[in-house]
Amino acid sequence: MASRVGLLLAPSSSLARNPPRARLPYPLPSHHLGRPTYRRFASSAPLRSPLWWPRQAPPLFSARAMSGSAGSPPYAAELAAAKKAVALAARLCQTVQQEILQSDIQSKADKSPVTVADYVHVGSQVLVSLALNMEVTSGSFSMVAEEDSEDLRKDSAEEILEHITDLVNETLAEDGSYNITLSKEGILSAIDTGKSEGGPSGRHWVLDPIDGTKGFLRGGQYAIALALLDEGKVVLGVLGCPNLPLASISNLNGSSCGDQMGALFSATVGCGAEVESLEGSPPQKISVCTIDNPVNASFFESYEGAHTMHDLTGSIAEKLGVQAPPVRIDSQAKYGALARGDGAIYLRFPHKGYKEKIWDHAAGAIVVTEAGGVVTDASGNDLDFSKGRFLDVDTGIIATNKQLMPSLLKSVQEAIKEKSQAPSPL
Ligand SMILES: Nc1ncnc2c1ncn2[C@@H]1O[C@H](COP(=O)(O)O)[C@@H](O)[C@H]1OP(=O)(O)O
Ligand SMILES: [Mg+2]
Repeated sequence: MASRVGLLLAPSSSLARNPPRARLPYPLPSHHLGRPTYRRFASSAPLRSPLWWPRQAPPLFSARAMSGSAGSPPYAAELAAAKKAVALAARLCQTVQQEILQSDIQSKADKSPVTVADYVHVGSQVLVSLALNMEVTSGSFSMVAEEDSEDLRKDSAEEILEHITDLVNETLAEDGSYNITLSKEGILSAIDTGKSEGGPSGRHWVLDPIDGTKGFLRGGQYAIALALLDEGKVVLGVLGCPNLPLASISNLNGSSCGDQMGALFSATVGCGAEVESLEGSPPQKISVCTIDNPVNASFFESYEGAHTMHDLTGSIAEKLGVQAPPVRIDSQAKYGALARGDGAIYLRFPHKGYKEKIWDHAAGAIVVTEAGGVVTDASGNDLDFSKGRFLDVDTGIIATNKQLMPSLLKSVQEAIKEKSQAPSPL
């Protein structure tokens, strides 16, 4: 967050220039001194560190299941909670993206759309944290997430914090699942539930509140990516992709034969992967494609050349014999699309010095592996999510089906070697 918040606080913020939203009719809580910060209309919620969360049955997108109850699959309650949380956050993201696209933010001389992205990052993280705490009521709560509240706590951020608070409360009111209004202090506390460092023991939620910020601002693909780590292993993942068609991307250039927009991918370890609509249509099992000849394969990669080395991925594809041009889309939506067989390969090779974060791959990786695919680094090692907030990967990340992986790895090694031996430009 720190890197973006300087811009967030810039007076040139387009949203800051807009008149503030009308306040919600809810009574906001009086100031709480380090104590519960959520106002609830129902009663008798227990104190749950570090926040006080009301409990009540949510009416939308929630198939509550008790974790570990007889006959229910593992992590059923957590999966239901994660879907609910991601769908709620997606609602907020969609609202803000529409506002961005309808405004002239992108054409402003100061080019400050990043400012707007902060509203949505924070809002999304708050809603996920809130929903998880509402739905999963057992055990302690730990979350590894991108945002923290440090800059929002500054006096100069007062107006922005107010806007985020309104945005979150409006989303909660529209969704109707929880009779709750968050105060500004509640927003700040909820953001800071994402400060965990993760690691090899215990359970930790792993969240990217908006993955693919550039795509989000462009009106392209983005994802709300949420996973659960248990003793260092990813045991479930949910990817909300509001701009990805629910049906397969048929012609591999981003358009689809179906017309329903929005896909929610999910997977639990040992139980396979599924896709459904963001509103909660019946889940459909998905699997990676069965292509075994690279000539028939296509590959996904980042839209942004700053996020992956397009020259290297082009060379890998050529060595492998892939004929189709790259399919460039933003965010972990690539993992979702790969998992349901829209394409055969995903290549990600960030430029030198970039350190991958666990929230950028945890949910996507389990969706692909549970759909029958393989996700490794450039040397064929499994991704290790147990080492804290960062992934320790060799050179890049690749994903495909089991049939193509051996030849893909060979091409990757050859292309990397060739690139390292090439004379560097003067
Ligand atoms: N210089 C960079 N190299 C590689 N990835 C980056 C870089 N800067 C940001 N990212 C991250 O890449 C991811 C998006 O990848 P893609 O372009 O494939 O969609 C996002 O998680 C984004 O971070 P963030 O989530 O903070 O925007
Ligand atoms: Mg990200």
